[in-house]
Amino acid sequence: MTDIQDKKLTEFDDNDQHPVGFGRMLRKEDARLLRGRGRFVDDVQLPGMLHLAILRSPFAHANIVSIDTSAAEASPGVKAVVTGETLKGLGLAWMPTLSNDVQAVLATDRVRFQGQEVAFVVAEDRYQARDALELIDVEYDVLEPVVDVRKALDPDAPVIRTDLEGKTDNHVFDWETGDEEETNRVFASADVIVKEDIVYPRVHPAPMETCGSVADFDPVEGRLRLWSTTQAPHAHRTLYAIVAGIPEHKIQVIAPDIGGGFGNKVPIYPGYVHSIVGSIVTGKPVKWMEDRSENLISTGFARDYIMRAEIAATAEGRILAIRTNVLADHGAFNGTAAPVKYPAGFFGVFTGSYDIQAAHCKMTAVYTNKAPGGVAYACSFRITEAVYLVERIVDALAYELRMDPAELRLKNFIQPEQFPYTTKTGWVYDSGNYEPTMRLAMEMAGYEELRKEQELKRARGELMGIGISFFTEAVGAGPRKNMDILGLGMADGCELRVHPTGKAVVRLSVKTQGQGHETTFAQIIAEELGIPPADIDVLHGDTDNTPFGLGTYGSRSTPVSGAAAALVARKVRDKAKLIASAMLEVSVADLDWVKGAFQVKGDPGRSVTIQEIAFRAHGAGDLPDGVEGGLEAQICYNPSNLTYPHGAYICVVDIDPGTAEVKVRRFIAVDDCGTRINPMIIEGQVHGGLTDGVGMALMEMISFDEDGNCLGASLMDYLIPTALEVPDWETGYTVTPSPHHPIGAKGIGESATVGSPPAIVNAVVDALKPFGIRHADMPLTPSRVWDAMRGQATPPI
Ligand code: PCD
Ligand SMILES: [Cu+]
Repeated sequence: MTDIQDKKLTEFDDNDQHPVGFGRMLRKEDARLLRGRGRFVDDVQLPGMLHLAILRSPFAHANIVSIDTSAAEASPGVKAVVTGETLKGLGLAWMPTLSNDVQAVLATDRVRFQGQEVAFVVAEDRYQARDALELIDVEYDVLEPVVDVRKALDPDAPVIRTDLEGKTDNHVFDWETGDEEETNRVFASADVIVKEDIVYPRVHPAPMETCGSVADFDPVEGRLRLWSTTQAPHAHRTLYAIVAGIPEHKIQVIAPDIGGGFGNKVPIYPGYVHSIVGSIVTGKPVKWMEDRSENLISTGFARDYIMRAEIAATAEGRILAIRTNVLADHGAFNGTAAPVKYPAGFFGVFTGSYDIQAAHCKMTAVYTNKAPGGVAYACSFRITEAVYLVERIVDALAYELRMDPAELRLKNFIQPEQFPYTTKTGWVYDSGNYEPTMRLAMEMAGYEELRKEQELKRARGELMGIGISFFTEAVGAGPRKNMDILGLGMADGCELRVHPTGKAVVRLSVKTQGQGHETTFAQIIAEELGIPPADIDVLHGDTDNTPFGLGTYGSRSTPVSGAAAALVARKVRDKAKLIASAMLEVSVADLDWVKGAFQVKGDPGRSVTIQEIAFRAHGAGDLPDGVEGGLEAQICYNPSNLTYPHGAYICVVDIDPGTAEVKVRRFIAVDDCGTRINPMIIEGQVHGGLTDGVGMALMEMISFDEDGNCLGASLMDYLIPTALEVPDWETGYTVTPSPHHPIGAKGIGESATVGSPPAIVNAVVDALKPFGIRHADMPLTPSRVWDAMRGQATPPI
């Protein structure tokens, strides 16, 4: 750690609630949110507003024979009933997805997953709209569905995407990375090879607020205002302009307060488009708000990877190579968002935190009769799957070698002097110092003691497990030269204005969903300009008032927009310096910046504050040559690389031998996200992600019956963790700044969701060691653990 970092660390540790810059500080947005003054999409009320409800397919796969809407149209309060045929006439039946596929806005010919949108009703209130849905008479001709992903490519499997010309199978894409020949060569010479089939089940982000929108189309001005639950307002606006043919400057997308996104609010859902069409057709504002079931069966699923992992090593535990084969279930439409050149997202980082000689991955993605899948649920585009794969297979290797899993990892880490480190699949890790992070986690856990305790307990027949995971993420997409979504470069704009009295407003292209941008971005500006965070307003989420940028997901806000904010503040500071030199009548070379003021070198008594400079910049009188007046700047930031946060997690579980129930007793999480802006917010992010991890590892799974019925359609069936299932989290940190980020910060928002499932599963498998078990698939529900204990195969999903 550098001196600067040490200095910052002491700042972080004090409990000052009002740091002028980085440090612990209560969230500015909570003054509003905790008093019930948040304004979410469902709070939007417009004069004459109508309500929209969607009729969804009860079948996973069926031809639509006919739709009779006459009774619904005659139902009280109904203003419009729209079907796929109506949309077809308008050229709006299909829309592009964020991964170069198309998706039905309303089904025309056929339904392809249970819950797919078939028709919508617009009525005076929500009840009338819902009642009218029951009166729509749809005749279906039910087809055999493709539910089992392993059978999707069978020659006799029904073809799902008959809408795509010339499509004769259910293949979405093949993708490959690494060097196959070299990897095979290394495998052939290895002492030990361990192979494991690993499933990352389909899960749902399940944010507290479901998706919805309010569309208000003004036919006179040709202007559309759309309030919607979107994590990427600017990108959505561009897509609406392309789909609906409304000029982009006449579309205003407003993402108001959002009750959690977790990747669920990145895709464009048919419902958003329905509300737009509904408003155009009726000439009135139209609100659409999903219920919980609709959210759970039709929006943004994640994971669903069936992975074969193989690892090669020497007898002494030196890891040589990793290879993997993946079958990816993308559902009926490839609706995930992924940078164009990365159809499998950033799965290429499956080599983890280890210095190895070769790696290779082959992946096949297929369509099935399920809702579109693959959203980056708290995961920078498939990082979660990659980390789970490597951390599970490394543990399986430790099992075979009878080595301690901590020791095995320590032996194979990429060393600090190897950074920037290019992996065997071509990723350039910007910085890292893994061993201290691992050692700190072990120290906090009391690792040696825990192992002793485990030995004693094992001798008594008790089931205690200790699980480790060590991860490296790739977040902050991304470099414009090789990353884009639908042709849009992944850069972010930022604008900063300092008003005459020294108060400021910063405008961001990213959009917070609860992670606290209104606070942390004010802190970044405060750190750079010395204006207190309370004096800085953070504007975001309204395309009319913010610069263009690709939005919030993949923990990219701090790496990309955070950098933009720091640099725009520095631009303002440079301008302020010119004005200060005129005010103090010295040359710029004679000025020193002390946070919040310029002072004359060697004469600290003579100085001007940023507030005084702001007033002067707007005031009467001459300005120095080349200074326009005002104090503002704007920037578009192109990241030169991603940032690579890392972390070491240790989980301790106890399993009840009588019921197979898993209890997470302790969880130690040491994260390294480089420079820390607000440690309190970081801890909150980590607590949230760890809770996610408990959910995925122990209880969450969206499964389907053989007819393709979704079995997780309510929170009674799809279990998510509560405070009762989680321990008191024990968090720690190390600081390895990103060398290319102006403040050295890396992302943190998804780290814990990514890193915790393998730690928990590794702990459960470790507890089951006496049964000779090397692997068991998530979610490790009591019945699965019970089966594992009795040597029965995990039931297939
Ligand atoms: N170094 C550092 C980093 C960071 N930070 C902080 O923390 C946070 C976070 O960040 P980031 O990492 O950058 O991230 P963002 O971008 O902002 O965000 C995003 C994320 O975020 C997380 N978290 C959260 N939280 C909440 N509350 N809510 C939500 O929803 C959420 N989501 C999740 C997700 S899933 Mo995706 O979408 O799937 O892709 S992605 C994601 C913010 O506030 C910031 O500023 C600090 O302080 N420092
Ligand atoms: Cu992902």
